[in-house]
Formats: sequence, C-alpha cells, structure tokens
Amino acid sequence: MPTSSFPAPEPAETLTVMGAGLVGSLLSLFLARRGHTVEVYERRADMRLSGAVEGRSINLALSDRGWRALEGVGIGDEIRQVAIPMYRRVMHDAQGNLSYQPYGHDNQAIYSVSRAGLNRTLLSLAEANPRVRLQFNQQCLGIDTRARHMELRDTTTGEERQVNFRRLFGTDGAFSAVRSAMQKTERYNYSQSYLDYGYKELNIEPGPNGEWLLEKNALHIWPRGQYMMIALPNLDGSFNCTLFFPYEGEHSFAALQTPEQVQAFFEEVFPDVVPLMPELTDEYFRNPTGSLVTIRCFPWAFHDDVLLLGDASHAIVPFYGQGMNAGFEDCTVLDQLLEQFGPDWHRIFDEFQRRRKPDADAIADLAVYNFEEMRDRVGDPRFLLQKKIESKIAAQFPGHWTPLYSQVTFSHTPYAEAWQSGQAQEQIMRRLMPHIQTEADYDRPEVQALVAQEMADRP
Ligand SMILES: Cc1cc2nc3c(=O)[nH]c(=O)nc-3n(C[C@H](O)[C@H](O)[C@H](O)COP(=O)(O)OP(=O)(O)OC[C@H]3O[C@@H](n4cnc5c(N)ncnc54)[C@H](O)[C@@H]3O)c2cc1C
Ligand SMILES: NC(=O)C1=CN([C@@H]2O[C@H](COP(=O)(O)OP(=O)(O)OC[C@H]3O[C@@H](n4cnc5c(N)ncnc54)[C@H](OP(=O)(O)O)[C@@H]3O)[C@@H](O)[C@H]2O)C=CC1
Ligand SMILES: Nc1ccccc1C(=O)C[C@H](N)C(=O)O
Repeated sequence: MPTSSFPAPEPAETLTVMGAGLVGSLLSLFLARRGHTVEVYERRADMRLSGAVEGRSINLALSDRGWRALEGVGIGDEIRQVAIPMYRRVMHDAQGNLSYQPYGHDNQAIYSVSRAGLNRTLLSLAEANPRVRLQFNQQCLGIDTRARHMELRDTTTGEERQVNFRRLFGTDGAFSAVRSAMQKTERYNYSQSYLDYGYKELNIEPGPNGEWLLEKNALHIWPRGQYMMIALPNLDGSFNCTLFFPYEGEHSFAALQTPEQVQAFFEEVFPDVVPLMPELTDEYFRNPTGSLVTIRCFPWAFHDDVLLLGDASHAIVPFYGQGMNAGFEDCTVLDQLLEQFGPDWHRIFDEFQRRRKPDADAIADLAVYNFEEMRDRVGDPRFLLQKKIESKIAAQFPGHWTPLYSQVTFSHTPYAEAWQSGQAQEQIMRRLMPHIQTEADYDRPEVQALVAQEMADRP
C-alpha cells in the first residue's frame, strides 16, 4: 500500500540522506511520504542531464523484494513497463549446445531493468516531491558523528563547506564515506573480503531490426567451471554481458594481454557468442575490470543520529542478483518500523539493525554460494536433474517445501530463514539423489517411500 495515505508523524523533521543512488533516492521518497523534509546530497552530477557519467553494471535483476519496495512508493507499474521478465536460465556449453532451468513456476521471473533508467525514475519522483531537495555534485568528505556535521565538497567548484545534520542516512554505497566515519567510533566491527575474481562488462549487439539475437526472456550463462560469463537483455535488443574471471592464473585477466589473445580465447571457450560481439576486443580493453567485495560491519547506527542502509552497510558480490533488492528491502523494513515506533528514532534505528544484520549476513553468504552454482554446477546434468526433482517435491508438498532460490527471489521470507531452510533441504536432496537416475525414478515406490520418510522427519 502506498505510504502517502499515512498521517504525517509528530513531529516532522529535517532528515539528511547521503548518496542518491538506488537506495538513497528510494529512501528519500519513503521518508518524505511520512511527512519529513529530506535533504539529499549526491557526489555525482545529475544523471538525468546529458553527458553525466554513469557507473558500471548497465542492467540489474529485480525480483520480489525490490518490487515490493517500488510498489511502496507507487512506481511498481511504471517500472514494469520497462522491465524484461527472465523466466529461466539458459546455459551455453563450449560447443554452443543449450540447456534450460526455469527460475520458478510458469509465471515467475526475475526482471532485467536498466540501472540508470531506474535511478533516473526514482530521482524524478523524489524531485517532484516538495519535501525532497536534491543536491548534486556534493561529495561527502567526512562526518563528525558527535558534533553532527559533515564536510562537503562541491565537485564542480572544489569549494568545501561544513553542514550540520540532525539525522543522517548513509546510502553512499560500498565505498561509503559515512561508514568510514562510523569506523572511527568505539568498538566498531568491520571487515572486507575481495574475491580473486574481477568482472568485465561487454555487449551483445541487437539484430539488424532491433531483434534479440539470443532468447530474450532469459538470463544466459556460459558456465566454465572456474569462471563464467552471463548476459541480461535490454529493451533495444542488445544484451549486457559480464565476464567473471580470475585476476591471475592460466585463464585470467592477467593471461589475456593482447586483442589476439582475447579473440582466440573467446572463440575457444564462448564460440557461439563471438559472432554477436563485433566490438569484443575494443570493449575488453576499454572497459574497466571491476573488483568484487563483501563488506560486513556493525553497528549500522550511531545512537539515533546516523544509520547506514544498502551497500554502505552490506555490500555483497553480485551473483544472486540481490544487492539492490536487499537495499530496497531495507527501505521497506525501515518504513514498517517508522509506522510502528515513529517518532522513537532510537528504537527504530536499533530494531532496524538488529532485524536486518542476520539477513544481510545470510544474503552475503548466499551470493558467494550462487557463484559456484552458476559458474560450475549449472553445467552438470545431475544438478539440473536434482532441480527438477526438487520442484516435484515442492509440488507434492505445497507449503512444506520451497526451493531455496524461490525463497530468496520470489518471497519475503527473511534471508537468514531462507538460507537455513535451504541448507536443510539440500541435505535431504543429497540423501535422495543417489536413488534417482532419471526424472521418472521419482515416481518409483521405493523413492516415494524415501521422500515420505524424509518429509515425515522434517520439523
Ligand atoms: C556487476 C554488478 C551487478 C549487479 N547486479 C545486481 C542485480 O542484478 N540485482 C541486484 O539487486 N543488485 C545487483 N548489484 C548490486 C547493486 O548494484 C547494489 O547493491 C546497489 O547499487 C546498491 O545501491 P546503493 O544505493 O546502496 O549504492 P549505490 O547504487 O552505489 O549508490 C550510492 C550513491 O552514493 C553516491 N556516493 C558515493 N560516495 C559518495 C560520497 N562520498 N558523497 C556523496 N555521494 C556519494 C554514489 O555516487 C551513488 O550515487 C550488482 C552489482 C554489481 C557490481
Ligand atoms: N560488492 C561488490 O563487489 C561491488 C559493488 N558495487 C556496488 O555497485 C554499485 C554501483 O557501482 P558503480 O556505480 O559501478 O560504482 P563504481 O564501481 O564506479 O564505484 C563508485 C566509486 O567508488 C569508488 N571505488 C570503486 N571501486 C573501489 C575500490 N575497489 N576501492 C575503493 N573505492 C572504490 C571509486 O571512487 P573514487 O573515484 O573516489 O576512487 C568509484 O568512483 C555500488 O552500489 C557499489 O556499491 C560496485 C562494485 C563492486
Ligand atoms: N544479476 C546478476 C548479476 C551478476 C551475477 C548473477 C546475477 C543473477 O541475477 C543471477 C540469477 N539470479 C541466477 O541465479 O541465475
């Protein structure tokens, strides 16, 4: 339900949001809808103006948690118009053969959306709200948590100034300046862990009439054991590909130093896609190699003065397609707490971090787990058989078995709960699968007896 119908809180305050990325711009809308005045500062230029620099990762997978938050500010339908449903994984092997794995039931999909398009829409909606004031080209250099002021630098003039805040929301992403200041507070826990992999974005061109040259409504995967490439569709018929590749080693960024080496390598390991990438070697050397990091920290709140949300508090590797979705879910949860405890900010901040931290840790682990699944296991026919058997179990025991992927992607079950139940289900699958060689085996009486036994033993 849109929150606009809720009464304004007593008393309405002036709140500060640092970072107008995906989470910050959405958060400002939630806060304004509760009657607060919101001052938003963003380091980059206004991305809606032509010539503004855009970040990496051109499109993103949006799923149920993200949709719920967008619906919370009334823009679910608008975004649906420009979102492409992806109903299944399509795996491409090294000979160009395809195999398939549906994400869920027939009508369940994850949606490919343009990162910049979504961010622009959220910014325009925020700007249209008289309670929100957006200020671009404003880089946070640091904050004084005790004195409650921040140092801002105008990136167009280089001018620096000090600005006071009463309550600050840090939504300035994985390399957050607000979090850096929190790290200097007493007994602050922080860890960052980089993968030995980086990522490189590449493009598949549209066909001559703007048609999609690979199946449109799917997420494409080229699983190659230790590395992989993926592709998500865009509205103009193109796909954005991301190569996830080791930094060092036999097959690695370090090993591919010349256009000839890149061309030869792609022709050998991704032969079906090379003809669709006429700019391959140019893009490979022009586009940056991004690093992949998991960041954990706690607390996320400093008294009732500062709160971190989104990647600033929980940056995760992208392999589940859940980073933005988790950040959007942060907004939904905060909004629920505002409804429940407003205007007791101390309680709101504290409940928020206590509720969200276990879920942020779980999705961080799940994201690493899904990398192995995508780069390796999806290429194994036994894995695909296991997934089919699992959906048969789910259909036979509705309400008693939901595949882990569905819990994460198509439900609002807290991530920590989903991860726990997913691990328990995986143990059962490991016991069942040695008895199953084909899909038809599932109906054999002895297999059905084992399944019944396992289900009876479940708590
Ligand atoms: C390759 C890749 C693919 C991904 N795919 C998906 C996906 O499919 N689905 C999904 O859900 N998630 C995905 N993610 C994760 C997703 O991009 C992030 O979780 C999401 O962008 C987090 O939003 P945020 O608003 O917290 O941070 P950001 O989007 O980074 O926004 C932070 C904002 O703060 C601004 N800022 C930074 N520092 C300062 C400063 N000092 N002062 C002022 N402003 C500042 C930045 O300019 C930016 O606008 C992917 C990530 C990567 C790297
Ligand atoms: N979890 C992950 O592995 C990753 C997550 N992300 C997230 O994706 C979102 C969008 O990314 P995008 O717009 O492409 O942002 P970028 O990757 O372009 O990063 C934005 C800024 O962050 C700083 N930065 C980037 N990489 C590093 C690094 N390894 N160490 C320190 N600072 C770094 C740089 O600031 P400066 O110019 O000051 O050096 C950069 O300009 C963000 O939420 C980010 O949080 C992005 C990359 C990886
Ligand atoms: N968006 C992504 C970006 C990078 C890596 C994976 C994704 C995914 O969405 C994967 C998808 N959830 C899958 O499990 O097939």
